[in-house]
Amino acid sequence: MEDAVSVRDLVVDRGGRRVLHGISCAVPRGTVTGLLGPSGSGKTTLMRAVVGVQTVGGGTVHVLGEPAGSTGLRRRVGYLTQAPSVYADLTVRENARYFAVLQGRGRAEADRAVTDVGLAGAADQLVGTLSGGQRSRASLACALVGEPELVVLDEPTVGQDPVLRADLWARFHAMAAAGTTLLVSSHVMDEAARCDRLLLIREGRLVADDTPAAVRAATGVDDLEEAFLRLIRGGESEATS
Ligand SMILES: Nc1ncnc2c1ncn2[C@@H]1O[C@H](COP(=O)(O)OP(=O)(O)OP(=O)(O)O)[C@@H](O)[C@H]1O
Repeated sequence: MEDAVSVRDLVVDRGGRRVLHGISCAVPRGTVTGLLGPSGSGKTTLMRAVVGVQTVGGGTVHVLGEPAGSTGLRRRVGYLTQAPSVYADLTVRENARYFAVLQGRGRAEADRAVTDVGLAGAADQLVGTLSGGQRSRASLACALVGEPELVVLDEPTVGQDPVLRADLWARFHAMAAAGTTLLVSSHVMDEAARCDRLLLIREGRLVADDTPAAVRAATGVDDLEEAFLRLIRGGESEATS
């Protein structure tokens, strides 16, 4: 089956500097694919290119069989940015219902999205009064409410406690099992182990595009954080030799 996302030779310049240097990768359908890498390595930029809001300097990005950013993809792709995108003067439920309407969905889907992110108990609370972690989950509910085929989540678990993080990852896998494709960025290496596939990016270049098991096998270490350090250091010594 065709991949949900197919990126070929993607080049992006931001602020007069090259931040993606010809990246090629794919996100298979129905998987949770993790996008990991150090701060500033280009994760958000790659996600922006996938959702079609990033000016690109070269290469191609195809999403669900169409060029990224096509009008036809508007309801088929959900995007959670790092900055919560919800209205502070509406309640959690009102926000979810508003975004549901934009996606052609109803109240039942809105309420389910709120429950799915663990906010049923705060559904009638104004978003402006929520904690940071709750606000980010309210934003996640709004990104998921339209049940998009591809979900792009920029650090969705930041600020969440371990129990909520585990719940959210279980939710992501349930969505993937039902056919949704998820591209999820994270700084937290223990989350890498929860992904079906991993894209490791460093300084705008792809260092690994594989399963966690293959990354472990290639590096000879079990701990993915250590494995990533080896891949990165291996890349550095190649670059200087
Ligand atoms: N609006 C912008 N203008 C100029 N440069 C930018 C802009 N946004 C990001 N950059 C630069 O592009 C590079 C990649 O940034 P990006 O946000 O994609 O990294 P990231 O891996 O998502 O980082 P983080 O994990 O800290 O969110 C960085 O060097 C950053 O400084």
